Parts: sequence; C-alpha cells; structure tokens
Amino acid sequence: MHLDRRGVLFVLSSPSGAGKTTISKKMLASDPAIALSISATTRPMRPGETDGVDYHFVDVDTFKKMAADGEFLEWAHVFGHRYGTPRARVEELLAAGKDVLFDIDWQGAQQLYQEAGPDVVRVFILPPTMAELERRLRARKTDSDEVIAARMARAANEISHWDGYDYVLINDDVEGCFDEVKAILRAERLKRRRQIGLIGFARDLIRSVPEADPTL
Ligand SMILES: Nc1ncnc2c1ncn2[C@@H]1O[C@H](COP(=O)(O)OP(=O)(O)OP(=O)(O)O)[C@@H](O)[C@H]1O
Ligand SMILES: Nc1nc2c(ncn2[C@@H]2O[C@H](COP(=O)(O)O)[C@@H](O)[C@H]2O)c(=O)[nH]1
Repeated sequence: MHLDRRGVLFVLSSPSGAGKTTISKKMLASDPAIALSISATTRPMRPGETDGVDYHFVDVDTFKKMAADGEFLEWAHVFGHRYGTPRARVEELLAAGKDVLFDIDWQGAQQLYQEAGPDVVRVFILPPTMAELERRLRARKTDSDEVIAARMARAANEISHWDGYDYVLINDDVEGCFDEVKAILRAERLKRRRQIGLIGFARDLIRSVPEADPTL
C-alpha cells in the first residue's frame, strides 16, 4: 500500500575512489523513486562524462554568481575546484514525491544537514584498505598521477569525518555494499515520521470502528 511520505535526502560520501559513484549508478538504475542531485562544478570534464548528466560544468565566474544568487543548497571547495548542489532541482524532485541522492563530500553533508535536518540520511563509504583505494583510482584511468596523489593525500582527512554520518559501510564487494545501501534506504523510507499519510490512515481506521472511544 502506498501512503504519502516526506522525501529522503540520501547522501553518499567517501574518499575519492571508494566507490560512491558506482553505488549511486546502481541505485539510480534499480529504483525509479530516487533521482540524482546534479551538482555544478568548476572542475574539467572527465572522459565519459556528460554535461547536465554527471555535473553541470561551469566556469568560476558562473559558479560565483550562482552562489551569490543563493542558487546552491550547499557548496564547497574540493580538490582545488568548486562544487555545489543547485537548490531548484532538489526542490522540484521532492515536490514530485521523489527521494534525492547526493554524491557530495563531508562539507556538503554537513551543510545539507543544517538546511534539511532529519530529512537527510548520511551514508559514508570506506574502502577496505588505502592500498585498494589507490588501486581503484589508478584502475579507473580518469586522472593523472598528480591528481591521484592529491586525492590520496586528502583521503585521510575525508575519512576522519566518518563519525558525522548516520551509517558507515565498507565497500569491499560492490554487490554487498549495494545491498546494504538499499536496506538503509528501505528502512529510512519506512520511518514513521516520513510517512505523513499515516496520520489520516490511522485516524480513518480508528473512526471505522463504531465502538471506538470518540475521543481517540
Ligand atoms: N567494491 C569494489 N571493488 C573493486 N572496484 C571497485 C569497487 N567499487 C568501485 N570500484 C571501482 O573503483 C573505481 C572508483 O570508483 P568510483 O568512481 O565509484 O569512486 P568514487 O568514490 O565515486 O570516486 P570520486 O569521488 O573520485 O568520484 C571505479 O573504477 C569502480 O569501478
Ligand atoms: N560539497 C560538495 N561536494 C561535491 C559535490 N559534487 C561532488 N562533490 C564531491 O567532490 C568530490 C570530487 O568529485 P569528483 O567527481 O571530482 O571525483 C567527491 O567527494 C564528491 O562527492 C557538491 O555538489 N557539493
């Protein structure tokens, strides 16, 4: 049975290369009730990325204007570039009854939580080892040695924020991690405070009992 509920703002964070894009893509492909928040970024496009799908690729002046105009729900400097979550798409998705998936760093998760509080569910993904993290970054073949070194150098800092999250998973095996993420989303969707349709449903159930106490 379907009851109206508040949308979940589902955040995935991790050190670069731990697998959050991989998990996000699997979630989006398997569940039409959740849609991706498409960030704006000033970083250059990678091979295989599409403007407007993976990110909105913008120059620094455009980004600064968007920030000054209040167009971002949150934004941060990451790896020497600016990244931000456009407010409009998130609001449209929530109004359409969707859950929203965010692939953002710990600074973004913190700001989003300040904005949207308990509607936000924060999941942090750890790699099994730092050697495996570096191996994944290299195997992805999207970044230069210099970029990979910078991402590895920042990984410890990113990981140090693990305790600001509601759930922490170790992505050793993609399918296992994906199953855990799906279980979290499913349980969060079922939380009583998100099921706004429950109030009317329970009231109608009670009123349908002729012998019920009329003050209930
Ligand atoms: N459990 C896993 N085992 C082996 N390889 C994995 C696993 N999870 C992801 N990968 C691979 O590791 C690489 C990095 O994954 P991905 O791009 O999803 O990381 P990310 O956390 O989104 O990184 P970034 O923050 O830089 O976008 C990809 O090539 C992906 O296929
Ligand atoms: N605070 C935000 N962080 C973001 C946003 N979009 C992406 N990110 C994070 O940046 C790094 C690097 O991403 P990459 O695509 O260049 O590898 C990663 O941790 C993302 O989660 C955002 O809108 N806000």
